[in-house]
Amino acid sequence: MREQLVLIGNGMAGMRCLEHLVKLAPHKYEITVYGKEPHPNYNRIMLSSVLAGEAELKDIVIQDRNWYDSNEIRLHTSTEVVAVHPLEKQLELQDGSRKDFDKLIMATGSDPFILPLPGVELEGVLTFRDISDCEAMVAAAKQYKKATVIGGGLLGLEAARGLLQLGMEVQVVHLHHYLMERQLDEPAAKLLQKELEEQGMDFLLQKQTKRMIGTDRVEGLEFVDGSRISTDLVVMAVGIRPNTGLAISAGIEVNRGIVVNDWLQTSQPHMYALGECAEHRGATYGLVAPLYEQGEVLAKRLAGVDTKPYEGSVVSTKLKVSGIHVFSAGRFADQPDSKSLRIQDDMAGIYKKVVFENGKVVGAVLYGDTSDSTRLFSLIRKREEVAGREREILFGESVNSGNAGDMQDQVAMMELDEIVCGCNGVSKGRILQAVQEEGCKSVGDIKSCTKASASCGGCQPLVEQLMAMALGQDQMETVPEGICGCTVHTREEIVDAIRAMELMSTREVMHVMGWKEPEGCSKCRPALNYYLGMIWPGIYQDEGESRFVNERNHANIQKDGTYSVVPRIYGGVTSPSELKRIAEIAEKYAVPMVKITGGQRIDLLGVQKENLPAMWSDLDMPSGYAYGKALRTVKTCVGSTFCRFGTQDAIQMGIELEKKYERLYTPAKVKMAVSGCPRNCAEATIKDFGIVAIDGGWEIYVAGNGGVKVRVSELLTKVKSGEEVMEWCGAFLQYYREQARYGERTAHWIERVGLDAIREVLSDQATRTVLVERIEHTLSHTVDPWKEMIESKEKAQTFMPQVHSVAKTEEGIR
Ligand SMILES: Cc1cc2nc3c(=O)[nH]c(=O)nc-3n(C[C@H](O)[C@H](O)[C@H](O)COP(=O)(O)OP(=O)(O)OC[C@H]3O[C@@H](n4cnc5c(N)ncnc54)[C@H](O)[C@@H]3O)c2cc1C
Ligand SMILES: NC(=O)c1ccc[n+]([C@@H]2O[C@H](COP(=O)([O-])OP(=O)(O)OC[C@H]3O[C@@H](n4cnc5c(N)ncnc54)[C@H](O)[C@@H]3O)[C@@H](O)[C@H]2O)c1
Ligand code: SF4
Ligand code: FES
Repeated sequence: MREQLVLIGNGMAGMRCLEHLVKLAPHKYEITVYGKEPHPNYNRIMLSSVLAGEAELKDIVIQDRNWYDSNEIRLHTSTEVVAVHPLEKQLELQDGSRKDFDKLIMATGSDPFILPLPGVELEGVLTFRDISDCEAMVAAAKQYKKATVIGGGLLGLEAARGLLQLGMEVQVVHLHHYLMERQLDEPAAKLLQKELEEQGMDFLLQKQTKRMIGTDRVEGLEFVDGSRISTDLVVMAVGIRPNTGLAISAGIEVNRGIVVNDWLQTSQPHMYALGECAEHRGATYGLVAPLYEQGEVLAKRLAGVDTKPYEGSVVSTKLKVSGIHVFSAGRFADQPDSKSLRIQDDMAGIYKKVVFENGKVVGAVLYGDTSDSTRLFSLIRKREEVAGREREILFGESVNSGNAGDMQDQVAMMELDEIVCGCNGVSKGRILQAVQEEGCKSVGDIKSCTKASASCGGCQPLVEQLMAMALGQDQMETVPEGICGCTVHTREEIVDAIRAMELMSTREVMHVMGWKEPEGCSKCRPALNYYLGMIWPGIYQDEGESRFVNERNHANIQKDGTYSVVPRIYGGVTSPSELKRIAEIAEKYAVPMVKITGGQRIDLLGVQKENLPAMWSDLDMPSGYAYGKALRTVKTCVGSTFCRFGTQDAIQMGIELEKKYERLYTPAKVKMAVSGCPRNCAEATIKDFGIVAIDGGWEIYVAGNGGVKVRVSELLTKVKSGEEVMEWCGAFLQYYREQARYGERTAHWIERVGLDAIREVLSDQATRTVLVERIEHTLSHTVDPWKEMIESKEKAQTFMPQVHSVAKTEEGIR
């Protein structure tokens, strides 16, 4: 007779353990599973995708009912275990019946914490933990408009993102003065908040809720400071509590969670606990990676296979919100014994912090660029000695080199049992096995075979590198991916369809091409708006609501909600009268800071939104587009006009370029510079388009940028005259506009397609001529946006505070 093994809790931790166990010892136990939910085990972390409309229950089921049957596991869904009797080795169900067991695993997970406030019982107050919560939110979004999420942690922000995608207006109420304080430090959290605001979320920070307002259904919230907001829906995401009720009533040792030893044994040796309900060496976890590790150890233990004990987990987190790259791991907060190194690039929205203690990396926070996350996480886990290499660790060996080679080294150095995909607990060894033994040749194959990269997608670059390592790059099948979760179509397919079918609006593209989300998202809508504008200059009606807030308001929003105003100063050359006017305007509007920018212009910082049109009118200068995916600055040195080394007139050339291409929208921002001799004082070789004067002509460099990953530009060609510079510049810019993906800087575009290919196209005179014709046509339809705003009363009105809520209901992207 086989031993009776019973699992309470049909969730991710318990089932991970059983999945291993039936492989290791297929017939050792007679296994029964009890689960309160009506479904077989599904991937709870994918609920965020279900809420966002990117997946359905069937897509996220991990083991379907056939799997249970074929492994001879009896599954009882919608069945709650209400008591456990350790001495009798029995458990009790709701109907009073009792079931025997020899060994018991408790994997009951957590319950969402519900703030004990008056009104929480009202209709419309929800949590976000299971499929039924998703269904309730989706149903509410069809009927109601305003949602409030209490809690600005991982769960709250993912819930807020999903609700936005469902078309609701979303406010996040957070207790702390910055978001995700359990995972991030303040600078990273502020960058995150800015990005989420651009996506359309509103935040109320340092707000403590006092009660829910409403009679039957929730209608609003009142805060401890006496203020109130109205709402139609409240989602509470203020943390979780391990589900320990059964264990407590069974007399098993419980602290915060059910106390277990290194073999996941409770104080009753024939009873085990794992997952969120368990407490090991004083720690409880709320992420899947630790419970996968626990599941593996317990499965081996139960199978009688030799195993290392479970000694605790170092955890890392990523937020699953499209367009946001944030990573946090280990002890990221500064401590008396720790030292940290940081880089912050507000322009690029990048922040990196690495914390060191006793010569080891103990924690990290990355925002904006998380390409170093695997390397840093591996250093934290391995507690490798890095003394003396701290700066190298922060900057990464990849600086200046593009990071493909660096990542190859990373994957080569990883241990076989190291986890590549945290969401699905897939190790390097498992992926290599899928490639070498199961014939996987594309990331799609790996997804269906192992589930790696099938959830948040954050591990996909690593998976690709592993495959390239195992197969060789040329053997890898690259299956193109859609531009965002709303569509399976690539940029190329979309651009071709717009041209072939003469599609004229974002909605038309989404409708004709079968978007999963009829409204699109903050990733695809600005991209479609750009492609349509690029293809149909002068015909396409630009959709302001598909632009990010900065481009809609033609000014950069700052962290305090004010804006910055940067007028065009061609080639960095101004005049006393212009300077006087700027100074007077700065005084008139009490501008708190006037700053000279790195791009040789003047930034008026701290301007109230309602003052923008009047200031633009008073300035009477064109917009400097400091906020847009467009030509920003053309930096110049003094050149031959004043400098004794100058061989050409750099100032004149810079002004000519800036006057020509101002107002040109491009896939990403474009910066230019002109230096009057090879001493290159204008730093032209770290610009998207840089020109350096040489004897008898100019060298044209492309695809450079500053920022965290500085990239030195590459020589495109040498020309003799200023006319040729203008021609090459027009042809290069137009080719970039037509070929690059939205959001792709010239540096990334060139790394993707190769400079030689671009040079080959542009070297053809006839091609250059038609590209220049097309850019001239586009330029003939551009207007100065500030002028446009001032001249239209209706547009100027949108800057006034009283119409703020109207602007929001346009469902624009902020
Ligand atoms: C929306 C969302 C997104 C998330 N995203 C991430 C992420 O990106 N990365 C990450 O690492 N983690 C994420 N998490 C956390 C992760 O899902 C959990 O850590 C994990 O699911 C915990 O697994 P578990 O098996 O311990 O608990 P659960 O998955 O909660 O399973 C416990 C099961 O036990 C059942 N149960 C409880 N009591 C009883 C009883 N008495 N009788 C019968 N059945 C019972 C419950 O109904 C439940 O089905 C996310 C969580 C949520 C809610
Ligand atoms: N991407 C991911 O890894 C992911 C996604 C979703 C959920 N999860 C996991 O699910 C679990 C639950 O997530 P969570 O975000 O609820 O937990 P959490 O504890 O990480 O965050 C809760 C947040 O709510 C805030 N808060 C607490 N009381 C509040 C109040 N009265 N008013 C306003 N804010 C208040 C806290 O300051 C905290 O930042 C966690 O274990 C989390 O790790 C992970
Ligand atoms: S780049 Fe040459 S010309 Fe320009 S300022 Fe420097 S030294 Fe003078
Ligand atoms: S880490 Fe999220 S899918 Fe792999």
